[in-house]
Amino acid sequence: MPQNDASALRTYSYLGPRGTFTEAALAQVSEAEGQIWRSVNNVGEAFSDVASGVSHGAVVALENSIDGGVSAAQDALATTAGLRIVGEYLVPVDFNIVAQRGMTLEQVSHLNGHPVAYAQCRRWIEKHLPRHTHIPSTSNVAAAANLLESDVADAAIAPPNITEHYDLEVLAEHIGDNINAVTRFALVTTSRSIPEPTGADKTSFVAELPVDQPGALLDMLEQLSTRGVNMTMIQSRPIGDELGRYRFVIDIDGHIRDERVADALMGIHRFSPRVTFLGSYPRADKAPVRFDARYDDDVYIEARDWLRGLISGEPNPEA
Ligand SMILES: O=C(O)C(=O)Cc1ccccc1
Repeated sequence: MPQNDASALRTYSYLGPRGTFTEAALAQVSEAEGQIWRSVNNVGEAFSDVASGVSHGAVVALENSIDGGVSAAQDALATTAGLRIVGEYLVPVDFNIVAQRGMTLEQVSHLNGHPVAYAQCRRWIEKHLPRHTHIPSTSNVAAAANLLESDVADAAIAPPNITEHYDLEVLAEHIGDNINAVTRFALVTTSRSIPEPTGADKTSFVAELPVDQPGALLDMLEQLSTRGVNMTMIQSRPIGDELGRYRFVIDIDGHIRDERVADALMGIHRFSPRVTFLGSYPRADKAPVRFDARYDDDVYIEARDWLRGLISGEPNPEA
């Protein structure tokens, strides 16, 4: 089919409009190159595009190095059936304060900003705009674009390149709490085919505890530690049915096809009343997963053969 036939193209949803960090993450998705990029207003819209088949995939921010998990995305992942993470991408983030020409910092009382950006610039904002009112916006670019369309806010938190696309002035630069801040994005699809193991993979899942009693979370995490599986993120999110009930969004090093990871997931499944597998996918930083040799695939396979031998009546080789 010809390249310009839109029906032959795949659609990828991302938090827009053009110029967001999410778009920069989508630009790293090799299979999305030359395909249709659909700008949406929130994570719910992105996931419903994927769940309904409007889009083949969606790119969403999952975690940032200052404020931790992006709760809206993690809640939606935990509660929207059939979603799988198939890729991870990192984008360095840097924020400026921008305003219409002529505005000064002293005149700013209402500040537009995406809640996740706002949370990452808290120190600067508390120091320089102590009496501001925060007006939440749907994205970092929408925060700036809205300044030209309405007078609800006087200034916005925006990505540095915003002035290349909008006629706005920079009032302050590099206002993030950490100059090395990075946001982690995920490519989410409904595909059941799990990316091949690379040796530098992550696995994500959501699990609930069976009982509310001392040590219940510890018991669950022991399923990982006894298999030498390293956890890279854990986020507790309210289940929402009653006060005090939480689910845990967990990322671990390794791939579901690694024996130690598979065994740990089975342990969690035996323990938890509800486990949602969110996917195994290559790490964005391509850093090979390191683990103790005791948890190597070969050691598990050898142990299984040993057990099978004993059950089928073979002599104990170690006797
Ligand atoms: O993608 C964007 O630009 C967003 O508005 C979401 C966001 C907010 C803060 C850090 C990274 C992504």
